[in-house]
Amino acid sequence: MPFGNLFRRTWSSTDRLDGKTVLITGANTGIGKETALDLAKRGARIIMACRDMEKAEGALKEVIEGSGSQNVVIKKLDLSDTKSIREFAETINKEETQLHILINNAGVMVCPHGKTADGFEMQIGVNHMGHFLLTHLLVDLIKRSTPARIINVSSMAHSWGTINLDDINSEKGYDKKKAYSQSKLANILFTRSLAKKLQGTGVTAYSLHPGMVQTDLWRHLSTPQAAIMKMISPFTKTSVQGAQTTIYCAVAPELETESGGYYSDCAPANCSSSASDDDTAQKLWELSCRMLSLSWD
Ligand SMILES: NC(=O)C1=CN([C@@H]2O[C@H](COP(=O)(O)OP(=O)(O)OC[C@H]3O[C@@H](n4cnc5c(N)ncnc54)[C@H](OP(=O)(O)O)[C@@H]3O)[C@@H](O)[C@H]2O)C=CC1
Ligand SMILES: CC1=C(/C=C/C(C)=C/C=C/C(C)=C/C=O)C(C)(C)CCC1
Repeated sequence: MPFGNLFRRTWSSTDRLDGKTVLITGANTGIGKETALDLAKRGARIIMACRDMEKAEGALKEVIEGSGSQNVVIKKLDLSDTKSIREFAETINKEETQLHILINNAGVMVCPHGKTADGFEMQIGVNHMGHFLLTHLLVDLIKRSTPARIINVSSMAHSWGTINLDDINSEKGYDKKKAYSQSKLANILFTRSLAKKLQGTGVTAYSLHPGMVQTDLWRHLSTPQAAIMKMISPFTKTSVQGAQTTIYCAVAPELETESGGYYSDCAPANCSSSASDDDTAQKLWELSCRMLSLSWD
């Protein structure tokens, strides 16, 4: 048994999601795929939003076979392109009558410098801006599906980051770790703002750290870093274990009256002081709206 199991909390519940529709970004692998499988077993309709349809087909097969549910679909979504996000959201708004749980899970970590189709630095662009736009485009459907939840998969890496409001795209110098941490801090600040703005609507919002999980997220590590990662692997989580806090935020009945919080190991957790800064949260919201040419109060 990996040593990690000794200090890790897992969550067991038999709560069902029959009649609920769940949308998960980055659902073809890792935490997203395990989340899809678990929630399909609970009876939910699952929309797996993936950028690579070939990988998505394989994951769809696994989720259908593993859950025994046929109520699972794949849809194309590339979060590094606002055109793709808008087309995807248009399809969802047209085809779905309700959306009860949105799980903003997709992410990219410490990649070489790159830009999205709209010129955003890749990590802030995919991890924050893409999900900000997606949530904006789906929020009316979510509001018509209450009680409903929005879940943003963040990371403990948020605590090593700051929001650089004057240079959110790291144009003055790209540090891949800082850019990742900034994007994960943005996930928590976005969640806090969402919770405030959605107060009284029946839509609640949560952010979380899944743990250190053995997934493709680590694909950009150097060879020596990957070797160290392998050495510490007994202390890390499997994808199934890494999905537990997301599943908890999606399902736990006791969270229905909570909103805006940050979770880890299936329990409320402390985030950094920067992640509790409502002034920065509001400024990030306004900057995101400006950069995406949105009006969203
Ligand atoms: N693993 C860990 O230790 C930790 C993970 N997290 C967070 O958990 C979340 C899930 O990560 P994890 O499962 O580990 O990583 P994976 O790399 O296994 O999964 C990430 C998913 O995001 C997708 N994705 C990446 N870029 C885009 C894009 N432009 N458009 C659409 N989808 C995209 C990937 O697609 P594709 O397969 O095509 O690349 C993949 O499906 C992330 O938000 C990550 O930051 C947080 C803390 C620790
Ligand atoms: C110190 C050190 C490592 C550990 C990094 C850690 C602990 C990263 C945690 C990142 C998280 C939590 C990211 C998810 O969002 C490596 C890269 C393995 C090898 C090089 C030296």
